[in-house]
Amino acid sequence: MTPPTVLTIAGSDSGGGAGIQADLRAFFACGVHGMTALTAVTVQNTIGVMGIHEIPPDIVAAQIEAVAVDIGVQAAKTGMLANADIIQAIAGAADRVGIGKDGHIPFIVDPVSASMGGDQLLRDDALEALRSELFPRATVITPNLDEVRLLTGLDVTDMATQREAAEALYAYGPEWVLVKAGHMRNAEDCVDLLYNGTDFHELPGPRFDTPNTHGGGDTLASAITSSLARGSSVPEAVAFGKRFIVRSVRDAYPLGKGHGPVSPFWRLSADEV
Ligand SMILES: Nc1ncnc2c1ncn2[C@@H]1O[C@H](COP(=O)(O)OP(=O)(O)O)[C@@H](O)[C@H]1O
Ligand SMILES: Cc1ncc(COP(=O)(O)OP(=O)(O)O)c(N)n1
Repeated sequence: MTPPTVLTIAGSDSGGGAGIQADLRAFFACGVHGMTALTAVTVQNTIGVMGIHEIPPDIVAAQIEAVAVDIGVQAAKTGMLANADIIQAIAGAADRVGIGKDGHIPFIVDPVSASMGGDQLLRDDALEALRSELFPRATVITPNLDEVRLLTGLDVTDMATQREAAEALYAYGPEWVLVKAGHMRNAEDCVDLLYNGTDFHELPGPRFDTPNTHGGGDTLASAITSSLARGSSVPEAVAFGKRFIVRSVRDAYPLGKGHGPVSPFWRLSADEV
């Protein structure tokens, strides 16, 4: 039987830990068929990002439309988007094929801005394009705390400021906001926060003491996307994504001389997908 079909619009990580490589790995582990619209090729390993080649915006849009018209997309996500022109092209293509909260296809926007080592993956002028072009189209946005600071100027240090950040980001128009807590390094646990303008859902999880969390945000967003493609509600899909990432961080492995990747290769039982 044909599995659900999902699309990632993201960059390539030559080290295989994050980006499109992490997305495809998570999609496979979640039992869905993964498709890709490549936005950038990064020269990257576990230590850092040494170069970026940005894909022409019309080619990014054409990849999205090519798979949508032939194969069909049941949910889509974004990762590294590189620049404002690419974001503009994605917004246009999304509208043409029905991706986004006003179309029929769930759309997860992960506002990736930098690698773990702090290398920039999004040009400064693209932040405004993210806020104005993609957030209003998003079913869920999934910022980490550095991205929250860049997008809102807010410093999240506890649950009260995490709630404040969720409210500030909700004002940009997504249906749901998931504020991830991985970067709250002094906190004992990793409690992510989901918000839809009325209800706050706390998603508690353990904090593992490991440097190997490369690709964690990509893997979480991909698991959420996979679950939405199966028809789950957003709270159900995010709860699934949280269970998925906890086990993937638990099983993360060392690689190279820097940060190793999270590993989604533990076995899902049939009632977990
Ligand atoms: N050390 C850790 N132990 C357990 N879960 C973690 C850890 N670090 C991050 N996570 C979880 O991984 C997901 C990605 O988190 P985060 O690091 O905040 O985002 P990003 O990978 O985009 O920088 C979140 O669900 C977060 O709670
Ligand atoms: C090409 C590319 N895309 C995304 C990232 C960052 O991914 P993320 O999952 O947010 O991972 P970490 O911040 O945990 O590395 C990347 N490095 N490269």
